[in-house]
Amino acid sequence: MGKIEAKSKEEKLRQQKEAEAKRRAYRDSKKELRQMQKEVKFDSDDNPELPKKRFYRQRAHSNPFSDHRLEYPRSPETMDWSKLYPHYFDLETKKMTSEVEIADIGCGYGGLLINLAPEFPDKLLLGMEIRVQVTQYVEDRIIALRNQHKNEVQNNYQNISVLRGNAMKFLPNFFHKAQLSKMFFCFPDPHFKQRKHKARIITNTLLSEYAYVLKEGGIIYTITDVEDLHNWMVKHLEEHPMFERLSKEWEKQDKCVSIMWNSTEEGKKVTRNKGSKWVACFKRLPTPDDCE
Ligand SMILES: C[S@@+](CC[C@H](N)C(=O)[O-])C[C@H]1O[C@@H](n2cnc3c(N)ncnc32)[C@H](O)[C@@H]1O
Repeated sequence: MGKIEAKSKEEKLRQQKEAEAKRRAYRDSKKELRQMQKEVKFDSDDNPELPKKRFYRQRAHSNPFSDHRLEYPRSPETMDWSKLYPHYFDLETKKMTSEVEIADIGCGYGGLLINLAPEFPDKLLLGMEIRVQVTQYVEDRIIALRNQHKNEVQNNYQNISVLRGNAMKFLPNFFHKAQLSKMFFCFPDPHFKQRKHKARIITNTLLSEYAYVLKEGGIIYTITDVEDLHNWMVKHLEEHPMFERLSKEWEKQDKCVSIMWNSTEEGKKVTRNKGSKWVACFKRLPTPDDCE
């Protein structure tokens, strides 16, 4: 390697290190605030700005099979939801007044949650995301929104939260049978190569878990810009005995479909690039008597 080449490589490395140090310092400054504000029931007077996404960037893919040392409850009964939804914790009874009903699986930067929040003011919505820094960004975004809207009785973002988790491993640890009414799978990682298909978030085995946590009549929403992945998801859902596809007419009249189409960060990117989007929605069928 020539001297000039080595020097420019060194310089590039130095710049990369400097940028990472800057990002880390920004996230650390938010960390203290996050820990203080995440669990407060009564809002403070601070009015934090919305976090800046560029300080939370992380590799696009995370291996769902690796051991991420994730925290998860032994069972749904042992999960402490009061930290995520402090406004829904009754200090007298020491119980939650509501439970999560809507889940955004692989929520990314949280756009869908934030747009769904005012549409479902009496329901709790949860984003589950495997990447640490992306989860932290959503946490900081929600804290900022809660503070900015603290004087509003409704639409104050107290009904949305996020947790770091691997939806392919621990869903039944968080949700009891028939708890959810809606599950969203928006622009899931496509895992293009054949040998990686097993890492896709819709598989036969996982669908049985989703059917377990969904109520009868509950909905699975899927959207992607990868036609092959769309066909894969449709095929697996159609083959599964607990799901039935909803019609295009149904999709047209459902408000969540249009929110899902327009509000996720990945979906906005696809729109900007004039790409195509494929949607499929499925209803969770009643459990046959002999399986109860
Ligand atoms: C392509 S992004 C889409 C993000 C978001 N849904 C959107 O539409 O903007 C897929 C997201 O799913 C997350 N993810 C992948 N596998 C996951 C898993 N097993 N559990 C939770 N999140 C996962 C990734 O980290 C990533 O943020």
